[in-house]
Amino acid sequence: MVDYRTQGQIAILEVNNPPVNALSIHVRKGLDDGISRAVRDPSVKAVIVIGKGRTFSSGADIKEFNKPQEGPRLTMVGKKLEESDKPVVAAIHGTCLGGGLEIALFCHYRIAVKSARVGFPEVLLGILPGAAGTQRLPRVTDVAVAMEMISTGKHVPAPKALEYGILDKIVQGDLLEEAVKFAKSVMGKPVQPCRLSDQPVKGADRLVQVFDAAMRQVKQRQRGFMAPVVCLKAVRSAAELPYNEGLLRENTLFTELMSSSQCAALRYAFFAERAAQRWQLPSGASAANTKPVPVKSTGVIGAGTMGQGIAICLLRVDYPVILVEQNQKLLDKGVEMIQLAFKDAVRRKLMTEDAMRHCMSNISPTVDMQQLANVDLVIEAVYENVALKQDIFRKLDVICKPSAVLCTNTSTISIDIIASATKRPGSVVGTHFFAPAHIMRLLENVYSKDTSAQAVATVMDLGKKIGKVSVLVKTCHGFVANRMFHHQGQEAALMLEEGALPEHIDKVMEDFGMSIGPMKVSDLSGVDIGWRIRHEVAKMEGVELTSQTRFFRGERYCTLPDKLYELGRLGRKTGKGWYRYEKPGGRVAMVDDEVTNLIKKHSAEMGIERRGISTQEIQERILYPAINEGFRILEEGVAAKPEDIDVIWWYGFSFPRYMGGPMFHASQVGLSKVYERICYYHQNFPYSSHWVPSDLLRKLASAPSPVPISQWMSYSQSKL
Ligand SMILES: CC/C=C/CC(=O)SCCNC(=O)CCNC(=O)[C@H](O)C(C)(C)COP(=O)(O)OP(=O)(O)OC[C@H]1O[C@@H](n2cnc3c(N)ncnc32)[C@H](O)[C@@H]1OP(=O)(O)O
Repeated sequence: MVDYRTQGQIAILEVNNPPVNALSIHVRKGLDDGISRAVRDPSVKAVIVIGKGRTFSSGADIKEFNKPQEGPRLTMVGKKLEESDKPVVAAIHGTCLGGGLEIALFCHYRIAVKSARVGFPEVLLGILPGAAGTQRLPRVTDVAVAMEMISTGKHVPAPKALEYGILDKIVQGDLLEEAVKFAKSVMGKPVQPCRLSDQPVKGADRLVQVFDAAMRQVKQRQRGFMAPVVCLKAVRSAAELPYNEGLLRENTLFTELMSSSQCAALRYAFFAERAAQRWQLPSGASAANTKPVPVKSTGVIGAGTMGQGIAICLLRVDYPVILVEQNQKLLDKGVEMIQLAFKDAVRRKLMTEDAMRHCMSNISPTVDMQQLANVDLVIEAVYENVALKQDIFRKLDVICKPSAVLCTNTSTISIDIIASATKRPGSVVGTHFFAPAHIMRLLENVYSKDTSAQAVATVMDLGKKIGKVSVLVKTCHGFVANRMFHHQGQEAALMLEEGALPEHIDKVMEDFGMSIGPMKVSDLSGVDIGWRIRHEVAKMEGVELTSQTRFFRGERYCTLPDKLYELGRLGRKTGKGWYRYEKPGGRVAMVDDEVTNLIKKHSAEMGIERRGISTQEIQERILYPAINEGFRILEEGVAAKPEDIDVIWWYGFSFPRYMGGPMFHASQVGLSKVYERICYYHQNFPYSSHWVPSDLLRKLASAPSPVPISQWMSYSQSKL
């Protein structure tokens, strides 16, 4: 775990714990033994700490977090490194994060290669750097920088870290050779001035202003997260208390955070996100045994809002894009909008003018689908209409080369239906982007009964390359995201006719932690989208939905969203939806009397006596149908594991990560309680099938003791 060797008068402690040199018990022990040995050995005059493999160290071993601490504590190991009279040099490459950076800060010197990054990402796990990081960073760099780094968790590139004073030198060439040279140059020099515990905090005279400004920023940007606030308090204590007292304060705050439910949720999120990348198909094909099709050229069909966003994603990472539209006017408009989005990125310093020009030079706009003959991958992004999509895929089948992967950006239509229009259903796969496609990180990749493993591997790989978080799901109507979200919309509309108003529902859900409530989400995505989907489904079933419709598919149906649509209130884009906005495309949602009156009139027409709806009821009626549907999705194997559902909710619907996602949240509330409430609503609302409790939920709720989330799937086939 830590290899000890000497090179002349230098002892080298090489951390060797693949893949990322986490500071597991054996590593801490190895470092502890190594530094003691080096100090004892009179022939050793300097020490180097270095990482083997791809990185210096990714920090403490997160898998050890919920186990009792064994072996030497990181702070004790660090103290030994600092107290050594022989200079200790940290030689950094890859990432030097969390406990890894704490170890480096205990060393007397830090050198790094230019590509290295340092940072304290603990805050993203709901904790703070608990091995003196909050006390030592503001002693090596300015307290404002320390507050920013520790409260955001951002990685800092080596050149910036040098500027901040965190690094002493950036080296070129072989890191170990350079570290040996550096160690020789400091051999024999007194280490006292390099012991950070003896240094004053930098910028302590500006502490109050810096702290207040940082706290304002944290409250604005990380609303609801506990850890950033506590991180700031810990750094503040570095400036207010002597070093050893500061350490005690840090420890108290660390213990508080470590035992919080937010920390448990964020730790779960860390592993869930990585687990989602390890996809597997029922056939056994998986990320580990399937190679993607090499993609060098791409096509996008549809230059509307979604097509534009998808094209931007591809262009940004250097894929040439053939952009196809049905007529020149729409095509020109689409290209113009893409250019505008890039210009905006340049204005916001997210890209250079040169990069923008390069991206734009990679688009080939055309109204001729034949141009797609040689692309490796094509993404269809036209509006949600089965016949239209099938027609496009029929054409693609004829035009595209046999190896091409044919993707559809449908948000609801089963991939089986779209693929059936082709003679190569194995090449057809869903790539469900979320609007705005160039901003939202989620990519819900969808396989059909015929999709080949290679097509799946290709879109999962594409997702990674364009910077998305990809989750693989099996096809069904609405997939995971919209299938779960759909019930929220239904239930919200029903609560509106029973007595709630859009602003009440949104406030309750925003107070719960959602970044925006469901009514604002509807305005953002477009009231017409839901309308189109509902009416398309009805049409497929030979039903016409009208203002008189009370039941559809045997379910209670609320016509309020349809009435809103008929008034042309399509959401933000028209400046009016469930709210009024300052202008079409505006962002400031204002309560609109026209909507209030529409809702009240609707209730009266329905003969419903409006009533006050409690916060608890709103929260449960928004969340629990989605959770119930989540369990059905697991039962049916549409999602392979609960973690995948939660990942979809963080990135697709901004579900607060510190609550872990709807499935994790359900596990925290207690499945028996969730089940009981769903049964209660089922009794009260028998005409809404989303309240029929899922069988898997019933089985888990009746288990003699709470079943850990990692074992839920083992109940899906059980006969209990
Ligand atoms: C006193 C206690 C103090 C604690 C302070 C801390 O140090 S807390 C930990 C702080 N560190 C982090 O939060 C870093 C987390 N890791 C990362 O950000 C990234 O993994 C990385 C280091 C930037 C590398 O990213 P990359 O994309 O290259 O790889 P993966 O993320 O896929 O990781 C590879 C596998 O390694 C596992 N892993 C990563 N970090 C840790 C860790 N600190 N502890 C345990 N395991 C870790 C990760 O789960 C991957 O494993 P899989 O089995 O493949 O999922």
